Amino acid sequence: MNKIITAIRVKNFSFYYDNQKIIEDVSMEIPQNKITAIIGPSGCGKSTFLKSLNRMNELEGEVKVEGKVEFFGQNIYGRRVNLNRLRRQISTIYARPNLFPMSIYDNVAYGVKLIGWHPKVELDEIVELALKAADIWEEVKNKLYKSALELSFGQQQRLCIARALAVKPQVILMDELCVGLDPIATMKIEELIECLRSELTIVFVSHNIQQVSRLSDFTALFHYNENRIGQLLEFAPTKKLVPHTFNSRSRDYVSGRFR
Ligand SMILES: Nc1ncnc2c1ncn2[C@@H]1O[C@H](COP(=O)(O)OP(=O)(O)OP(=O)(O)O)[C@@H](O)[C@H]1O
Repeated sequence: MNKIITAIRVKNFSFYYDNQKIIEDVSMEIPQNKITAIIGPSGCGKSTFLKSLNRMNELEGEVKVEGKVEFFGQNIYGRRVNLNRLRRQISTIYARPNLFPMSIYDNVAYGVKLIGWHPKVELDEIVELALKAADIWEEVKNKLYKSALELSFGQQQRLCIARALAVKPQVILMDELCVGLDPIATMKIEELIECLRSELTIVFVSHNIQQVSRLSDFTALFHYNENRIGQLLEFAPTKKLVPHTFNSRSRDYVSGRFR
């Protein structure tokens, strides 16, 4: 069996928005090149936790943290951290596609151009490889210079994945990826995640326990306490995510919500 390497180590991590504690004392080790799901009831801090893994929530207001989040040993909340670099290494894909109002090609090339200049032929190759990796090349190869906003919702979501892949992240964070997608578009995204699993560390938030069972290797179950502060209840291999292996609070959540 391959040795499991920790990509992100979270140690006694608490998170505050405007001095209000949202998440308390979370510790977990997110394994490299595995898929980790984050589940839990609405409002328990899943999205906040996900965003704190690449400091995206600092774009949303005054934040404070306690404890540590280490990415391959480096504290991402350290003073010297280059945020642009961090967010390239740990990239976010949101529930709703957030493409730029520009062509399909330019959307994928955008982040690559920010890193540095590439000859056109090299850029073309990077864009093509990213679109192929995101399994959307065949659908868009003849309209690369058309607006990305003309694509279907599911195609836009795969284009967002291509845009993220183009800058070669090590980790992809996904927040409720398949919300609003029909079953076929959902299946395509899930197949895509399956294909990416050997090369990338993926962390995703989901309310869909079947999807979590199908896709993830590990599951982090959050809940909120009586003060409505989010806490980690369990972190376990997903195959243990059946009601009888959870403690009673997890069991209530899993069976009550999803049966
Ligand atoms: N930018 C923000 N500023 C202040 N409070 C916020 C902000 N974003 C989220 N919160 C609060 O943090 C708490 C957790 O929200 P979060 O969105 O992380 O929960 P969640 O578990 O992802 O919920 P859901 O499953 O409904 O998406 C909520 O009480 C929410 O109001």
